[in-house]
Amino acid sequence: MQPLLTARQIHEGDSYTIAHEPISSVDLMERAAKAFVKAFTEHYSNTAQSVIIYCGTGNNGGDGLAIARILNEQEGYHKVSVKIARFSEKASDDFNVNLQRLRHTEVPVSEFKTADELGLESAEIIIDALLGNGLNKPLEGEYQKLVHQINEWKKTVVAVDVPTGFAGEGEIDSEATMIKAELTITFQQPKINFLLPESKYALKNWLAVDIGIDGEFTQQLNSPYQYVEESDIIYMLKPRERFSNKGTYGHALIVAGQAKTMGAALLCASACVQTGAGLTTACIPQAGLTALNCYMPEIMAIVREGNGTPEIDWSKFSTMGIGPGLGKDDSSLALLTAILTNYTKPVVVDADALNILAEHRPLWACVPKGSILTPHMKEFDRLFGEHKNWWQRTQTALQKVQELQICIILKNDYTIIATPEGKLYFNSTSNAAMATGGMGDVLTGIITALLAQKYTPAEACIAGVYLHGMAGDDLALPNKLMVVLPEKVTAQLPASMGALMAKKISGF
Ligand SMILES: NC(=O)C1=CN([C@@H]2O[C@H](COP(=O)(O)OP(=O)(O)OC[C@H]3O[C@@H](n4cnc5c(N)ncnc54)[C@H](OP(=O)(O)O)[C@@H]3O)[C@@H](O)[C@H]2O)[C@@H](O)CC1
Ligand SMILES: Nc1ncnc2c1ncn2[C@@H]1O[C@H](COP(=O)(O)OP(=O)(O)O)[C@@H](O)[C@H]1O
Ligand SMILES: [K+]
Repeated sequence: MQPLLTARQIHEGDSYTIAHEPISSVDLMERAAKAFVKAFTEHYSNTAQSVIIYCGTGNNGGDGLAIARILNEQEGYHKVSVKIARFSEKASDDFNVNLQRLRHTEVPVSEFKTADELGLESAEIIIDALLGNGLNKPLEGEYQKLVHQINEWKKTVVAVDVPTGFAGEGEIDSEATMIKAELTITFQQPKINFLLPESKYALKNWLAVDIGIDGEFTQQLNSPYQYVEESDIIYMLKPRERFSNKGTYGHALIVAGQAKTMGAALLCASACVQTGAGLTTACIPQAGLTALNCYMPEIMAIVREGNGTPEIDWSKFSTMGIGPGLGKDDSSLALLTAILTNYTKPVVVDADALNILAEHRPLWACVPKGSILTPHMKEFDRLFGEHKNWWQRTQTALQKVQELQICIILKNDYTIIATPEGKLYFNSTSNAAMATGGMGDVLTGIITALLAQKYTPAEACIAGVYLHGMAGDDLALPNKLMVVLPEKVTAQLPASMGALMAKKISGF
């Protein structure tokens, strides 16, 4: 896991590395500038392009000065120039050192004291090194004017570390002024807010470059925010053992579907089968039985007749996934109530089962400890009340998982998993081609299958969300697909899991 740090913790990490590597702070800045330049030249390789670097007078500006020197002297970008925003008397020591160094190069450097002094910008690419991680209040005055001006030029902007004006954590004010960057090359780790939807106004794309901040130190800061990486899933994944049989991998019950929404049940149950549950039974309406048998003969059925609640032998099942296409009528409420009051092991609650929970608060107390709720944003707000922004949702999720001793999967681009130990895990797989109806049903099937195979609830969430996104990526990215269907993601799961297992066996 990569810890995601707040601005203050990032600063502590920098200071610790400087003291204990040891490395001088100006050399760390040099390392950061080189890492930026390496990524920049890979993306904007035309050295004949004119590049202007707008620098503040803190360390972000210092980075900008070092980047200008390295681009010019080492990478052959001869049309690089620098403009320094002297909006304050203050300048950091490393900024001053790098300004002296830059004066020994051919790079033209000019300074301005007010945004009004600027004429039209002729450079093709703007590098934003005005303010970085040191932002301590919303932009106003000259900085605000300057950032508006840069945005109005509609040039290609590449931000150093963070777009100026963008806060790395906390609530993002939709009215705040910030640089709109085509690419943000950020140091060491994505900032927490890069992973929330509101960041799309400032960041089109981002990538993180390693600058050698002490990993042991940042781990022991014990951040509640973590970024899930492939190696974490490889570590968690359990092999299919010799002499194992279907009983080894659990029996999952998928409670889903109505006559008109049988597709949700089929997608969910088939994903459960493909993720390796030893046995999968689907509790479906009579009307869906033929469809189920034709769609996937591996799935067994418990049939719901009329509005009655079927007999279920609770002891037979390792876990249950409840909700996709289930509907919210009285019979669905009765069935959910029967499950939650009779079954004591962790279950996965999704879709209509979440909507029923939202409308029947007394049922919450019956949800087995360790269960997993998988709401998308609207379902989340139905459960826990309206939220003005995603930062607020993350904080509510953290509070609710501890209060209810459950896990919450808040579905999104970077899906967020909250666990009862008070951690938030941001997933790093999945893509916009997966934004099609039924994709969440597949996720529920995957997570149910992992619970059946004795993954802990937290592991089932973290690995399930990762594998779901990975299967979508494995299909969409190499084949440049605009759209990926849930059924295809399901079919891809064994191969994607197998690829990770092969890496595990070969020691990565
Ligand atoms: N050795 C290291 O630590 C490394 C650091 N690195 C780099 O350093 C960057 C962080 O640098 P930093 O801490 O100097 O902060 P930075 O973003 O340049 O701005 C600070 C200045 O801005 C001011 N200010 C703040 N908000 C404001 C506002 N709204 N409107 C106006 N002014 C505002 C604030 O002034 P104050 O309010 O305190 O008077 C302060 O003087 C980081 O992003 C990375 O690029 C890398 O080189 C790796 C090694
Ligand atoms: N733009 C996107 N980028 C990445 N993943 C996405 C995107 N849109 C949707 N997804 C994923 O697809 C799934 C959609 O779930 P959900 O909204 O519950 O779908 P449904 O209810 O139609 O089954 C979630 O796992 C989500 O993370
Ligand atoms: K910046």
